Amino acid sequence: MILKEITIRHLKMHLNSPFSTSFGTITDKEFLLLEAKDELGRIGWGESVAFVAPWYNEETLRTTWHMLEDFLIPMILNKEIKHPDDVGKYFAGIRKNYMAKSAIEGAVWDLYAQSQNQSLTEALGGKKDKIEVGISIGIQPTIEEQIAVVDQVISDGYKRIKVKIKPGRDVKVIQALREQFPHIPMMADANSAYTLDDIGLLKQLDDYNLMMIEQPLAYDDIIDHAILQKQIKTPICLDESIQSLEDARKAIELGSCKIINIKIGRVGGISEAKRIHDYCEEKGIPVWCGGMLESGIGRAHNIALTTLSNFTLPGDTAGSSHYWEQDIIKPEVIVEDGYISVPKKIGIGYEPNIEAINHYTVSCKIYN
Ligand SMILES: O=C(O)CCC(=O)c1ccccc1C(=O)O
Ligand SMILES: [Mg+2]
Repeated sequence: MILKEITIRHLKMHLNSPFSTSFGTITDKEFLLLEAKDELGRIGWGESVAFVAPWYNEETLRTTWHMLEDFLIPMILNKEIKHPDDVGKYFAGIRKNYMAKSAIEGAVWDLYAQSQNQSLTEALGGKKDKIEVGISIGIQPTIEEQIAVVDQVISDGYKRIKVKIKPGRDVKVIQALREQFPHIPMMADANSAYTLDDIGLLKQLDDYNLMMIEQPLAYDDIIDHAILQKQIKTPICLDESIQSLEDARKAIELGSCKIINIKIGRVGGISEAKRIHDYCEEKGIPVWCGGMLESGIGRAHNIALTTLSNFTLPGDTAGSSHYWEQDIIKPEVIVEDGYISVPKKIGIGYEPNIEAINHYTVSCKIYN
């Protein structure tokens, strides 16, 4: 396969409800959508999960556009790609910038699946017909509102609830939710809001039967997490700290976590995500697929990845209608009774809704 043309679109989609974490609130999701055309005129789709500001990691919408335009696209156009794993080899001279790299690699995986007459799930070797998903709930203004939102998503069928926590909105919130919902599988995500000085507080969370606590300490740490894991019973799951297979290996060897959240964009693409998955499977570390408030395109990639065998814990891939009034794929992603039926159509499994894509497009540039 040879990429002949890449189109970058900047989309802006309004979220149904604002999403608040320990690092701030998002009301509109702005991101880059990539369309890659091969020598046969086939189109593959990729999504960059970088946000407008660098609070989750160091990348932003504008840095990813810069990396794509000035480095990555010129390195990949008109090159022979036998397998999506080749994309990483072409990009090997560029340090990090994983979300930018991943946007192209995702489109190449879509094209590769199409060229094999397979769904992305089949191309990846995934075996599941349906995947179990959970939902990530942002910090609400009051505990009463937090309870009301959890109540709503449970009635929508979600069976695993993740709540964001931050200093001042942690033990009390978790305690209140546990009292209201004694049996719901529940976890907390701190997005790096704590330090080892908070060990006393983090130990208190052991009383609430959480499935795990996600990324309690610094976004680039694996040392302090290993110290923390020895002192708390709740399993630690790493998100921000794991950007590569090497990071995963080191974190597992140190005992920094018992679970890993895999996000395709954070680790530079589906190929690296799969390598981390395979390694974790070998080491007995369960994984689940994280979310970055993706549009339908990125969501479709996440669904395909989740069909791999070691994705044994429900991910954050909620249904389209939880996020958007209208998603950019047809059909939209539907969650029924906590499950998504894995699509069987070739490529990413869903049809891009060009009308909706155009509606949300703020700007657009073609590279060939
Ligand atoms: O619904 C989703 O896509 C997951 C939302 C989520 O938790 C999240 C959203 C944006 C940035 C970071 C995270 C996270 O998992 O830490
Ligand atoms: Mg997280």
